[in-house]
This record gives sequence, structure tokens and C-alpha cells, in this order.
Amino acid sequence: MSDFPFDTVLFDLDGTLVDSARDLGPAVNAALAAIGRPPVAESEVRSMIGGGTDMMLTRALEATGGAVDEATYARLSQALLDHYWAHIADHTVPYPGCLAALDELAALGCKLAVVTNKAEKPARELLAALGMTDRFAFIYGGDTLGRENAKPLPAMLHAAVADCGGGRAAMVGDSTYDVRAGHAAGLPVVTCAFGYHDVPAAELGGDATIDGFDELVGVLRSLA
Ligand SMILES: O=C(O)COP(=O)(O)O
Ligand SMILES: [Mg+2]
Repeated sequence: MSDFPFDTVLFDLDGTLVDSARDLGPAVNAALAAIGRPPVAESEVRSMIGGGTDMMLTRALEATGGAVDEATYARLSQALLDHYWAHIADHTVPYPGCLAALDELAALGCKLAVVTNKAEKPARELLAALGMTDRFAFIYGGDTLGRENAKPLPAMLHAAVADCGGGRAAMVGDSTYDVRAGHAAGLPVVTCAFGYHDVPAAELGGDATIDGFDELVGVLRSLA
């Protein structure tokens, strides 16, 4: 029996397991270009990720001249998804040390699951493209339980923990959505300084922050 304090560890995807801004940025810029808007810089896109691709599009439109009518929005949302689907893993990679940390947690007997606001289909496609699918017992996307149940609500987290067999669980994420969802689910939350957020990770209100995946297992032990 492992003395590790958690049975289940839930992970956010974008900005936590994988650095995906270099593929999400061009996708949102393809949508903006369709209506003649200027592109947003990658540094700016990074602060728009975390609420799902529609939230990213809404924020990019606000930053480049304001909202558009519903029909245009629907067209741009589809353009973004089409571009993203075609380039989902062109540049996206797991963060340094991520795979080793997942191996270590698995060896400690932890069940691992993904709880992302990215829609489930592209989340699965991305994890498959990176050869990461089999590491996770369950993969929840922002639409798996209906968009209205995406983070910051805790529904996906509750479901994923139950799927993993219950027990002691922790959440690892990079944004306010993750901290709020984790705490609403009653879980300790580790935030990732290397991810996407508009305030420093240490100010997101999580229980601990890591600067790299080499710190994750030790930090989780310290949360016991
Ligand atoms: O697609 C997004 O904006 C966010 O996805 P995440 O929940 O994995 O950070
Ligand atoms: Mg994220």
C-alpha cells in the first residue's frame, strides 16, 4: 500500500500538461482574419486560454474591436475550430518533465484523469497525437457534461474522482477556472507557474504552486 497521500490526481490540459498556445494562437488569429481583424500576439493569447475556445474567441474579439453579431460569431467559432483541428499538434508539446511526473504518480498507485475546458473531441485528438491517452483513466472535456457544467463549476471534477474510484484527490491546473473548480469540489489545488493566467500563478489562490513538473510529486506530498 503506497504512503502517497492521493489516490487520484486530476489535471487540466492547456497550460498544465501541454504548452498549446503556439497552436491555439494561430487558430484564433485565423478566425479574426476572416473578418479583417488584426492578429493578437501569442503573449496576449496566453492570457485568454482556460475558459474554452469560445471564451478565447470572445476575448480576442473584445481585444481587437469588440463583439460581433451571433451569426458572425458562429462562423468565426467554426473557423477557429477548423484551423485548430488541422494544426492541433503542430507545435504543442507536453511541458518538460510532465511525462516523467505522470509515470512517477502512476508508479505510486495514483489514478490520473484530465478535466479540461477544451471540448472533449479535440482534447482526445490532442492527447492521442502526443501519445498520452493511455496515461489517463478518464478524459473529461468542457462539453462532456454540457458546457453549462464546465469549470469553474466542479461537476467534471466530481465525476472524474468518482470514475477513478473516489478516495483522496487533488487538482493540478494553471488558471482561475481550475482553482475555483478544485476548491468547489473540495480538493487541494496545485497551480502551474509555467501555464496561462493573467495574474501570477501564486496569486490564483491555489494551495501550492510549482515552477516545473520535477516539483509536483514533492509538492503533492506536502499537501497531505
Ligand atoms: O481550451 C481552453 O481555453 C482551456 O483548456 P484547459 O481547461 O485545458 O486550460
Ligand atoms: Mg489551463
